[in-house]
Amino acid sequence: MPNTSPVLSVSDLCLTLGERTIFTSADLTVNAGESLAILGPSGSGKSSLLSVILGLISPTSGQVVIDGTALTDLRGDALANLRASAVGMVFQFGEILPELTPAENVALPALLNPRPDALDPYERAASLLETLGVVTTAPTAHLSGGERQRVAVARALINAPRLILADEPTGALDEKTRDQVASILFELPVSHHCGLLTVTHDLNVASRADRIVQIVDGRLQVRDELA
Ligand SMILES: Nc1ncnc2c1ncn2[C@@H]1O[C@H](COP(=O)(O)OP(=O)(O)OP(=O)(O)O)[C@@H](O)[C@H]1O
Repeated sequence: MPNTSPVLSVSDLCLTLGERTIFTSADLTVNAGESLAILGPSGSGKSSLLSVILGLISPTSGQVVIDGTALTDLRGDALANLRASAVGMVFQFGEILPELTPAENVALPALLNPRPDALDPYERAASLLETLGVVTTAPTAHLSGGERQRVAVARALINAPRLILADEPTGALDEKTRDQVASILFELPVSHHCGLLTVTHDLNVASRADRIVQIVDGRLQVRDELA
């Protein structure tokens, strides 16, 4: 019987930045094996919500629990360790380092967060890149947008996180490549038994998620259909 316990629980979260209330009383849960898409217009607070879930900004009130640990109670090294071991992040433009090879980019989080029980980071990186169909011999600077996003997905997976967060992961891609990268992303909850939370403007991408939540006037609302 698969473990479908929450890998992310957000409860009664409020965030005020300056004079502005970005969101209030926000609740959401992502279980292992499940995907959730967050939709919302520009400026509605999607990236701010991800920043709170990553522990990059502190909420005004409320709690974020990742894989059973209250991230909002942690500071310093304890926060960084939870983020490094339990969360993988995919950004809109990949944010991979052109000076490093694809395998070095993917191995980097494992080299920075070594686990004595794990395989060699470079072996794991090569295996992930092969699975995701990236030619590891090509210089990073020569990779296409879709290949860069595959490298970014492999890097997000290197520490076997319980939760993958993605901020507009297909926003910089053409339609065909978007669909390929979206397919890879939305297979992850099942293939890697993690939770996936993705922020997107794109209804095509959101429609692949198990559940869709929309930010409307600072509130999270479940969206049942994509009319
Ligand atoms: N430090 C800050 N002080 C005040 N307001 C801020 C601060 N940081 C962000 N904001 C505001 O918070 C709001 C939400 O920003 P956020 O980037 O989370 O939106 P978003 O939904 O991700 O937008 P987009 O889709 O355009 O990326 C914006 O109106 C932004 O101007």
